[in-house]
Amino acid sequence: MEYKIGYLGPKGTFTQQAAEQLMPDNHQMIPYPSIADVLIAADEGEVDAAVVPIENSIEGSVNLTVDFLAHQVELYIVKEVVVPVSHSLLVNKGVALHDVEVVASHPQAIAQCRQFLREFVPSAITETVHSTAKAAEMIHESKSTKMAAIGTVLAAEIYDLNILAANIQDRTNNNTRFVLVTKKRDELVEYVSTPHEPWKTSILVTLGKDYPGALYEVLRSFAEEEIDLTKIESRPTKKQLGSYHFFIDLQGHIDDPSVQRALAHVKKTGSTLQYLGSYQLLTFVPAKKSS
Ligand SMILES: O=C(O)C(=O)C[C@]1(C(=O)O)C=C[C@@H](O)C=C1
Repeated sequence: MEYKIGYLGPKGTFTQQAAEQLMPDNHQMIPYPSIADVLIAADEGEVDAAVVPIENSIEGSVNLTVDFLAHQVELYIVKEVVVPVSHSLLVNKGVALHDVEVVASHPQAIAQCRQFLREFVPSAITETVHSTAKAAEMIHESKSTKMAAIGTVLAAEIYDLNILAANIQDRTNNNTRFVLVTKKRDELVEYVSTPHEPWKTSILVTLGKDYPGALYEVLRSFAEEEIDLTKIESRPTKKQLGSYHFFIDLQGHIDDPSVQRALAHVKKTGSTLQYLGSYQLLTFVPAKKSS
């Protein structure tokens, strides 16, 4: 089967690397200019599935992705991969560090390199664009001698840029989680899942009404079934100030009896549930260095 897979492009993003590992066979890989565009394309059936970043170890959730999954689209996570993210400072040939007046990149990438920027290009201003590779492409096309991009080594090759500094993120151990999301949940889960890997489930819980211990009651539902939560995060419902939903990742599959019992208990507390998918983690294999 050949699927159409959308990803946050252009060519040379970390998302492209994630997409190639999540869907390794000969699928049609289609770059989209922004996270919103690729998620809408998957929601409207223009592509079979989309690959987007969802969480970073330095900067936390990619809010745009999380909020889109909650409010804007009806898509399910069917697989995840954690990609080690190493950023480089990219410039056109002949440009030196002291020439750099503007540093462009994805906001998450800029945020992951704050210390480097403060130390080495303190007077440069930052410009945010939709992806790291977009910044690289922009610098290449403008032939700018004053701009640098934060991006991948792959983008340096694609857009013919020099690497002024490598590994510039604030922590060496920098990882981003990417997810494969689709409307064709059952078909794609079957396509990407493997027999013995453990499952995770993502849900969105909205408390029925606010009372002392409301969240505690929800959490107790999982504790009593001995279900391990791997993430819990609150995001505004966007309806009014002080109103939140909780994004919960838990270990187990939605069909596991203990998960079913816990979710039934959550509903009894008056909370509403939105199912975001049960999926497995794909182990990322770093690319071999080309000689
Ligand atoms: O711009 C890219 O290369 C992306 O894939 C996006 C993205 C992100 O949104 O987090 C991915 C990994 C890094 O954390 C920085 C940027």
